[in-house]
Amino acid sequence: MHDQPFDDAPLVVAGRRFQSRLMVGTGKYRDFDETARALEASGTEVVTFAVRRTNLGQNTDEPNLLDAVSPERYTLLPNTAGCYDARAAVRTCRLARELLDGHNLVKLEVLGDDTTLYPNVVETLKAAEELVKDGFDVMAYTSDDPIVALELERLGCCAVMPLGSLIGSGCGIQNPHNIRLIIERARVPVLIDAGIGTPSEAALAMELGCDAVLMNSAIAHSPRPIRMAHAMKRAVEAGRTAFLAGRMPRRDRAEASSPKSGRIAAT
Ligand SMILES: CC(=O)[C@@H](O)[C@H](O)COP(=O)(O)O
Repeated sequence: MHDQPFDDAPLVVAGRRFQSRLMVGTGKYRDFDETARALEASGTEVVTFAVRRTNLGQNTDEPNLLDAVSPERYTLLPNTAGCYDARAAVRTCRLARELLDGHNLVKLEVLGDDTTLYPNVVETLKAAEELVKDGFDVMAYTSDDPIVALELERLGCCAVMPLGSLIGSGCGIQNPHNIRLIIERARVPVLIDAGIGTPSEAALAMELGCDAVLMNSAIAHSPRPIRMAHAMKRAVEAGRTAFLAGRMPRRDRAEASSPKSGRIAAT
């Protein structure tokens, strides 16, 4: 019997089921029309945005993100970008819950400094604990440290999201070995979040066994974001299918591709 190449279980995060394994951010597009078209081309079902930098209708003079990104169509993932300590992150998640009528799925991101935007893991752990206690489903952006990732899971986070490399750097996955260690141990979904620059890097994340990928800059900073969003969709699907298929073993020596025995070889 032939394999069904696209037969796959849905991604499940905090009881929510998704067919797409690509989550996309809304920052840095030319306008909301371009954002909407890129999201469409990416096939994403989960859209993240920085609560502190996005108008969700509070300001009637500015375009409202929700007009371009319908909550009926997409699962919204408000994030705490711009927060540098646990207090600010918790306050930002509560604000999002209020603005979005009780919506409780959030992406926690507590940053260490302005130059690296590296996660401050001490403050991230503090905020995660408080948010979980307060009833939030917390997807946590973190470093690629396997111990920290497991601690976030232990605190009740519904997904861990190690960086591939610095946010907005487009440098790909700097430490695939650590990502593998996290995947081997975690029981909640593992997503690469940040640093993906090309479709091949997104495919690699999936080939490593990540459950999904979250990205923004690689699409928004491409000269042709809609095309790039489409390429990312296909790369994530290809990487996932390759992971499910399983790679060939690596060998130290060559092995002829065509059989040495059999009808054709014998003539
Ligand atoms: C949109 C968002 O949540 C970013 O903070 C995220 O980490 C994506 O990073 P890239 O822009 O490097 O894809």
